[in-house]
Parts: sequence; C-alpha cells; structure tokens
Amino acid sequence: MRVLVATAVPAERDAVARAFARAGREVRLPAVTLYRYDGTDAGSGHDLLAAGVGPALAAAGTATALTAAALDGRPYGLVVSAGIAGGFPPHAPVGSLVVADEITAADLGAETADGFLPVTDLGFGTVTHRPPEALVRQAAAATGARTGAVLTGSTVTGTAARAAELRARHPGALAEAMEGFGVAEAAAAHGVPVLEVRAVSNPVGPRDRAAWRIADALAALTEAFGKLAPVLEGWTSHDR
Ligand SMILES: O=C(O)c1cccc(C(=O)CC[C@H]2O[C@@H](n3cnc4c(=O)[nH]cnc43)[C@H](O)[C@@H]2O)c1
Repeated sequence: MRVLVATAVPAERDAVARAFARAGREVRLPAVTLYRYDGTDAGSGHDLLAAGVGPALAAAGTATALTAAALDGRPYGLVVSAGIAGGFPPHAPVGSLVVADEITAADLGAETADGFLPVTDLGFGTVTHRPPEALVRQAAAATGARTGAVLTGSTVTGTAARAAELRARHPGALAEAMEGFGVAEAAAAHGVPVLEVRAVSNPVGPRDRAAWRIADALAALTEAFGKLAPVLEGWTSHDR
C-alpha cells in the first residue's frame, strides 16, 4: 500500500522521516514537494508532505499529491494527517499520542443567537470524517495511543472558556489541531481512506506558547511512526 503522510510544518515532516532512519528521495510536484521512502515493492512506501498550517493549505497540498499519484497510475491507498496538537486535559495529557476515530471540523458553520450551527445543519457538506475502525484499532494497539475525536479549527484555542465550549459540543474530543479535516476532505474527494495521528505538545486552554513541549511531541511522533509504518503499509481496506 502507498501511504501519503501530510504534516503542517517541515519540523513535523522531519520527525516522521526520522522513523525511516534513511534518506528519502525528493519528488517535486507543482506547488508541493514530497519526500519519498520506497517500500519493499512498487506498490508500497511512504510519501511525506509538509503542506502548511491550516485546513486550506492541508487540503490543497494533499489534493495535489493525490492527483499527481492518480495520474501517474500509482494511487495512494491511505492518507495520514500527522503532527503535534493541543490535548484536552485530562483526557489527552502533554506527551500522549492520539489516533482519531473521528476527524471533525469544529468551526465550520454559523454562529447564531442560540449557539453554533454546523454546516450540515444548514444543509451543506460534511463536518466529520471517520477513519476505518480496524485501522484505528490497529494503529492504537501498535503505538499505545488513545483514540477519540480530533477537532480541526483555523484558530488555536486560547481561553479556558473556548476549551470548555468545544468539549461541551464534542464530548469525545481528545485533541485539537488545524489540518486533519482539510486532509480528510481531499482524501474523501479521491475516495481514499484517512487516518489522523497527533502527539500532544500543549494543553488546549489559556494560551501559554512558551510552555508548548514541541521537542517532546516531535520525539513521540517519531517513535509512533517507527511502530506505525509497518501497520500502515500492511493495512488493506478489506480489514475490518
Ligand atoms: O516552533 C517549532 O519548532 C515548531 C515545530 C513543530 C511544529 C510547530 C507548530 O507550531 C505546529 C503548528 C501546528 O500544530 C498544531 N497544534 C499544536 N497545538 C495546537 C493547539 O493547541 N491547537 C491547534 N493546533 C495545534 C496545529 O495543527 C498547527 O498546524 C512549531
């Protein structure tokens, strides 16, 4: 199986790359550059992409890579959104790993006097993508990750009130990041399954950027992909 791993920033992409313990091959496409780690045969391997911060860049970069692979006759079988994230305390402490069983857009909708309405309540689109259950189970078993909803937002939460509002609206939410839903939308448009894997660098809540444990989270991401890579490559969509 060929796997596309989409991160936001190069530091996250490089953390995933360290799990492969060898140099990748640079593949330049219009607008994006991939780092390719070939697998044991032509139909396997991982391509790593740093698409940029936020759901729009994540969707654009992922869609570009998916389209190029399809036109090349070597489509991806799986797309993974990966990186660091905010964790909702105490459910996902700093340093922990989260595999999404649900990838949900937290701020795609309309604010009303009676509260937030997701776009689906307005008759449009979707706000949630669900990764294959068997893959979530296998990924969590291999890495020791917690499983739960990972929210995608365009704004990093910076207050306790917003954190509480998000958890009230999404009681199963473990983490918050900024790209998963964009990656998932692009994958869904190509009919490719999606997974999201996040290492928690900071609590979701009052903003304290100096306290983010980015190095620890990146190290956790490397360790996770060391265990995940064989699971992802070996997974087939027939697995339940
Ligand atoms: O400054 C660095 O060295 C550095 C290294 C790796 C990553 C970063 C980022 O700032 C990545 C931003 C990325 O992280 C996600 N994230 C992390 N915490 C949160 C959060 O509390 N709420 C939302 N998103 C979060 C997000 O996906 C960003 O794209 C810096």
